[in-house]
Amino acid sequence: MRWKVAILTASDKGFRGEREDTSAQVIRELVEEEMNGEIIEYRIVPDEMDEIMAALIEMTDYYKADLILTTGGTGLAPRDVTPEATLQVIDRLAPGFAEAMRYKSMQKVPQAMLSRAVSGIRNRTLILNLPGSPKGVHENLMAVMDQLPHALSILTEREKEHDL
Ligand SMILES: Nc1ncnc2c1ncn2[C@@H]1O[C@H](COP(=O)(O)OP(=O)(O)OP(=O)(O)O)[C@@H](O)[C@H]1O
Ligand SMILES: Nc1nc2c(c(=O)[nH]1)N[C@H]1C(S)=C(S)[C@@H](COP(=O)(O)O)O[C@H]1N2
Repeated sequence: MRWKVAILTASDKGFRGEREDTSAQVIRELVEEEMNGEIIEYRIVPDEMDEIMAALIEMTDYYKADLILTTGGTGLAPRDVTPEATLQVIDRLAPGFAEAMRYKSMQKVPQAMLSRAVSGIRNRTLILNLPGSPKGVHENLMAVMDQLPHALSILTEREKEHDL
């Protein structure tokens, strides 16, 4: 059994069809190639709290994703609310992922401090916010990639089945 991963893009432009969602494609490639994951659900929503929250809840409670990777809506723009929506649905914080992402990213680009990304757990699902740009997605996801299989094993208590 492979890790079940869901992708949630929060982007007004993407939702309106004004820009191709290449960030989600970057996530898909990294999940499949770097962590033996399977994309079980993909959704694109506008930068709206209630829509982001509803998608996160469905991906956790109905689709039972092991990992949800969000992209977009982590910056300082007034409509960027992905971290707030994530905080509303998680039961427990797992701040180390967001800390590692910002720490490693700031060594590449100083603007990484503008990301307000959070990371936490809802039930047995780990939720990680990634920034919106494809480059930001790649750098942030790779910053935590080597710890993800171990983290998901502990969270899901399915270590043996995966045996990566
Ligand atoms: N889903 C995405 N796919 C491809 N590129 C993206 C995506 N989201 C963001 N980007 C790129 O990252 C840049 C900064 O992202 P930001 O979230 O500020 O986008 P935006 O265009 O201002 O707003 P929004 O995507 O919410 O409509 C964008 O100009 C765009 O080039
Ligand atoms: N590694 C990395 N992190 C990054 C970036 C990047 O290019 N590389 N872009 C930053 C920028 S410019 C912003 S505004 C924030 C938030 O992005 P978002 O609003 O698209 O979510 O992520 C930051 N994190």
